[in-house]
Amino acid sequence: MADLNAVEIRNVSKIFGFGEFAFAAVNDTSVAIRQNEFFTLLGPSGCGKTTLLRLIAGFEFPTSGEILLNGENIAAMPPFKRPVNTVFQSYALFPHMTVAENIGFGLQMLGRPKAEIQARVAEMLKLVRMEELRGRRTSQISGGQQQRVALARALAPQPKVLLLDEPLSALDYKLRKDMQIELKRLQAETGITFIFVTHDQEEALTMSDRVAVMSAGRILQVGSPREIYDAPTDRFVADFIGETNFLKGRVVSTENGIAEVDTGVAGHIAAALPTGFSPDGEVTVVLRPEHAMLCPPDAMGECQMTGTLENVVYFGTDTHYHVVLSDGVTPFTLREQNKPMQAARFAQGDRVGISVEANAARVLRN
Ligand SMILES: Nc1ncnc2c1ncn2[C@@H]1O[C@H](COP(=O)(O)OP(=O)(O)OP(=O)(O)O)[C@@H](O)[C@H]1O
Repeated sequence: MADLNAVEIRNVSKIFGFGEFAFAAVNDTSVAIRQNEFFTLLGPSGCGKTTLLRLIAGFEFPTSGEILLNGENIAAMPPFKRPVNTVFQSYALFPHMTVAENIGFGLQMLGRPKAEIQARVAEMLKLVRMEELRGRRTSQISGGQQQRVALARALAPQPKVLLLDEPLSALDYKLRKDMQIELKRLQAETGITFIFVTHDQEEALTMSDRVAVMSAGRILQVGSPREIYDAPTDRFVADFIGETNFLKGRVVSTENGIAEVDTGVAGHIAAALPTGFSPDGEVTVVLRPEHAMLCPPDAMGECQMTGTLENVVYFGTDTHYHVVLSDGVTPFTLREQNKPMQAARFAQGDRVGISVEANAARVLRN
């Protein structure tokens, strides 16, 4: 059993509407989510994240394709029979019930013995650190506390998979950061597979074991946060996550998965190719702003590219330099970490040279 994926989505589509109004909210998507994984579906509003979650939960049925849970096809299994539970954005708690009653509600519906419910509720109260508020009505606790109760209620029946649909979006920034750590802890302590939906890239990168980036009903890339950030394969993924520079160019040669790309204005750049991709014409190269540096003024001749500094933005931890390269049109952004009491080295209007870290540039598939 241990080797089976927790959830397997096989060529699943979900079409809403008919005829000319037919719309694929999920479009021929496949992905395997491992046991005990913190897996995140990340994408902009309307890309199909919630629909995919609802398909796993059984609130929607796929138009085509299969969904397997622990290797078992669950097409015919109604939502309440699936070993899956959902935490909604709205929490959906019962305001007239106490914290403890809310947590025990699911177990009661399943007809579990009273002693078992009591023991389990006590365990859950401890897990989410809400023991002191067990007798309070949920209408009389804070947003963050309600979030904890919603989590405890969903975890109480010991689901194999917990689905979380933007569960932190109603919380303010500080509480959200605290709950992110709390969720990671809960996942590690329970060993339950978490499938977490968010449109917040920072949240996805900091919390997940793996992230699936979705756009227009499709999963474009699945990987660890580092893979998704450092090695995006698609323009959408590169653009959606973090800041990126795009440079158009032509492949001159390819060797061992590295292409030499002539970008014209930024010279020849060695850029890694996505696995199994060997282009020979026009390509786009991506380079993260923190993987480029401003050259010392006396070393300008040795730089990868040159340009004019258009704008300098101080962010406290780092400074962003917005440059227009020497063709007068191509924008390029660099980010440098600030040092204590460092004086500004460059000013708007300066001619600057830019060097690039080795192994940082990548060719995109599209
Ligand atoms: N029941 C439905 N009938 C028709 N269209 C739907 C239905 N449910 C969702 N859609 C459409 O499917 C697309 C995907 O919706 P979904 O809620 O899955 O997106 P999402 O990525 O979760 O977005 P958000 O972050 O805004 O919740 C949207 O264009 C939405 O309007």
